[in-house]
Amino acid sequence: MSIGLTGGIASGKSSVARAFEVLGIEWVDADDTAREVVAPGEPALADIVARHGKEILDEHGELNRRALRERVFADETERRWLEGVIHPRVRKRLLEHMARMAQGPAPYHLVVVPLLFEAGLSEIVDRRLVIDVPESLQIERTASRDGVTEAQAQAIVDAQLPREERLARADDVIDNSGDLEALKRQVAELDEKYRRLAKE
Ligand SMILES: CC(C)(COP(=O)(O)OP(=O)(O)OC[C@H]1O[C@@H](n2cnc3c(N)ncnc32)[C@H](O)[C@@H]1O)[C@@H](O)C(=O)NCCC(=O)NCCS
Ligand SMILES: Nc1ncnc2c1ncn2[C@@H]1O[C@H](COP(=O)(O)OP(=O)(O)OP(=O)(O)O)[C@@H](O)[C@H]1O
Repeated sequence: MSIGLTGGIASGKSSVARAFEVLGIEWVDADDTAREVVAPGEPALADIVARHGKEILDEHGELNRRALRERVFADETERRWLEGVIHPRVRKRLLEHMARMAQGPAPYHLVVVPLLFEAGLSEIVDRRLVIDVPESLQIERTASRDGVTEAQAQAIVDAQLPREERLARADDVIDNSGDLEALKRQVAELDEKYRRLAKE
């Protein structure tokens, strides 16, 4: 059984995934997969250079992620173009990772996908688990962790599905407005539920 774990930026997806991992559950993260598909030598990176010029690379020939981030979150056309290049490749690799994890000993696995609904990936998983926090907390955690301005954090949040729409599509929800202990308790309850469901 595969669980799609999603939530807005800095909602706590990685923290939740790590809490499941302690319970023996494997996971892959679409942000990592999205990094792999733009590694030097990959066709997606060549597409990006063809559109944005060589100045989008750093001195090692790697993608300057900060520069691209500033462009795409200030220009919706560029963001959509980039998504068109990256999402199909991420989808293909995630399906490969999922097939591998399905062979493992655990009864279910997680696929962490920030844009599970936005990128049309929600049908590749069996259940959708949404990590929910108020928008103000997302902005606060993004700005303090990633060293971006509040305005940039807000632009990223605005490029994602609104909180209510994400919640409406959830099969399960974790409320991460409390502390890490509260998060772990909710993870333990869901782990029991998923183990039970996987047997049915
Ligand atoms: C714009 C890029 C280069 C910025 O890189 P950076 O290292 O600063 O951020 P990172 O990749 O770690 O993403 C951080 C978070 O930003 C948010 N985010 C990223 N891309 C998008 C997008 N297209 N729309 C909305 N939110 C996004 C997500 O919450 C993600 O978890 C990068 O995010 C990217 O290539 N985005 C397009 C691919 C994509 O949609 N990735 C999301 C997972 S499939
Ligand atoms: N319950 C919590 N209490 C306090 N801080 C938290 C809590 N959950 C997460 N954080 C912190 O908030 C930040 C975002 O958490 P995390 O990295 O898990 O989110 P994410 O959804 O994976 O982020 P991204 O969208 O960038 O992938 C981190 O600095 C993390 O340590």
